[in-house]
Amino acid sequence: MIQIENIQVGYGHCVVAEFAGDIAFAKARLIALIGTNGSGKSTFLRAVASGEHIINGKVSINNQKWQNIAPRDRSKLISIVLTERAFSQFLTVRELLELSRAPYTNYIGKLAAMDHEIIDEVLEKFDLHKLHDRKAGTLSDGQLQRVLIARAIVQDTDYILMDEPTSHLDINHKADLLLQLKEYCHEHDKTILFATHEIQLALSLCDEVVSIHKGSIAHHTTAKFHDSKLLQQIFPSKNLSFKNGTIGFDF
Ligand SMILES: Nc1ncnc2c1ncn2[C@@H]1O[C@H](COP(=O)(O)OP(=O)(O)OP(=O)(O)O)[C@@H](O)[C@H]1O
Repeated sequence: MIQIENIQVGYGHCVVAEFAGDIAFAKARLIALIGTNGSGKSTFLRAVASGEHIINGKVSINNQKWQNIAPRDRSKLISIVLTERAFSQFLTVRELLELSRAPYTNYIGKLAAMDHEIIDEVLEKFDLHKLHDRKAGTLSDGQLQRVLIARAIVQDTDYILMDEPTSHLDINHKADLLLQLKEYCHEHDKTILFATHEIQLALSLCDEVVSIHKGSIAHHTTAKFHDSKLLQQIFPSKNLSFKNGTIGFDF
């Protein structure tokens, strides 16, 4: 379980988002993180994943305070998928996935047969096997996004945080991927918290929702969004209409 207590996240002394009280993310949940541009979703994800940008408060993972977990153990517990291309563009897709097995390799970093099996299985599952020997720098944004998600799955952490994992995907891949992630969470007892602007898809698929609105972080059941007022509050616009958790364009 991830437990967050009285958290304030932000930059310097400037608080971007906060929650007074406890938030707990249990195992086997797909959780959407929603909010308008600049509301603090990426800041919150980084705070939970790496302790960056925490001004006040405490994050614990499986009952251990984040700071007390050794880096190697932490990399078996929690991972984050960001949008930036912060790795060598000359690495192949397979090499990128191999690197994410590092927490499980021996002192010379040699992969075991099981590591290769896991990589092959994930390449197949995420329909990436045809791209396995392509250099990262030659991939389209959407292909790379799917590779980075596959990389986090290969790392096999209890918790995965993702910053807009479907932003570059076409509508088929968006729906397929989110459904795959939900199945992955439920079948393997993992929890994924992901920031998204795909509100409709998120509300159709996710088990829970975290919202950030006017600096306040809130944790909801998905069912709570059948009350249209909540969506209207978070995304106020005269051009949108909300009904039973669905969003229409009212031009
Ligand atoms: N390095 C930084 N230093 C100071 N302020 C920052 C920094 N990075 C982000 N911010 C500010 O923090 C606030 C929250 O930004 P954040 O990127 O977390 O929002 P977001 O909800 O992820 O936005 P989006 O949906 O547009 O991706 C914004 O006002 C942003 O300008």
